[in-house]
Amino acid sequence: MAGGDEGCRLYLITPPALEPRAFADTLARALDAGDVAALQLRLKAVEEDALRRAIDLLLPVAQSRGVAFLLNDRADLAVRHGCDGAHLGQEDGDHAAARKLLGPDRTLGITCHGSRHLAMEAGEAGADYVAFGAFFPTATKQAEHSATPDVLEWWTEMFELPAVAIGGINAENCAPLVRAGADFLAVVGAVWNHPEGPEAGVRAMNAAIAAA
Ligand SMILES: Cc1ncc(COP(=O)(O)OP(=O)(O)O)c(N)n1
Ligand SMILES: Cc1ncsc1CCOP(=O)(O)O
Ligand SMILES: [Mg+2]
Repeated sequence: MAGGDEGCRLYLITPPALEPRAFADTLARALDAGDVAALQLRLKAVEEDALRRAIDLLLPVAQSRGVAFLLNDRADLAVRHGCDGAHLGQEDGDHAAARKLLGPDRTLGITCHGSRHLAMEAGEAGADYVAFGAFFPTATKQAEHSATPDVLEWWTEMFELPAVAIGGINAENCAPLVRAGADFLAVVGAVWNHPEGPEAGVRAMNAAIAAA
């Protein structure tokens, strides 16, 4: 997941609940609708067996399309199942240990809320990107932390490491985040809950990023 020169790109996160076999087709159509840099599998409410089944069914859908497949919360399973990386929050274990486990070729993303300090720590722990948010109210997660575009401006002026923006982002509100330097916009609802369907959601996000 290189950032910077390529301009801002879409980072799609799965819906919070899904039936993997049925969802595989929906996902394929969404990924075929436009430019998606990465997909994060984020299933917080399933047992490990179900999570592993979901990885095995959905990873090929993303990887066969050149979309990086990242796993939320679990660097260990990311390695075991051949994912392209893992996204870890501040409560998801030791980031430096996860870096070691993932090795040099897999992506490690770390949640930094709105904090410059956490972002610098994430960089020191070996993150490949830092994620700031929530920028807007979100129905997907009880977000206890928020961020404002100035942290993106500051980060991208100071550091090369890509910055992800997350939280309530949609085609109507994303322009200030793109202009502030976000390398990726991570979204759930803007795509999966788009009134005209996920494909329209991907197209709307792509168009809004290009127009920002
Ligand atoms: C790209 C991206 N950014 C932030 C998060 C949030 O991670 P975390 O704080 O660990 O919260 P959960 O997603 O685990 O509920 C994310 N998943 N992805
Ligand atoms: C996982 C996560 N972390 C901070 S906000 C959020 C939810 C993002 O979902 P949406 O794009 O629907 O607001
Ligand atoms: Mg987490």
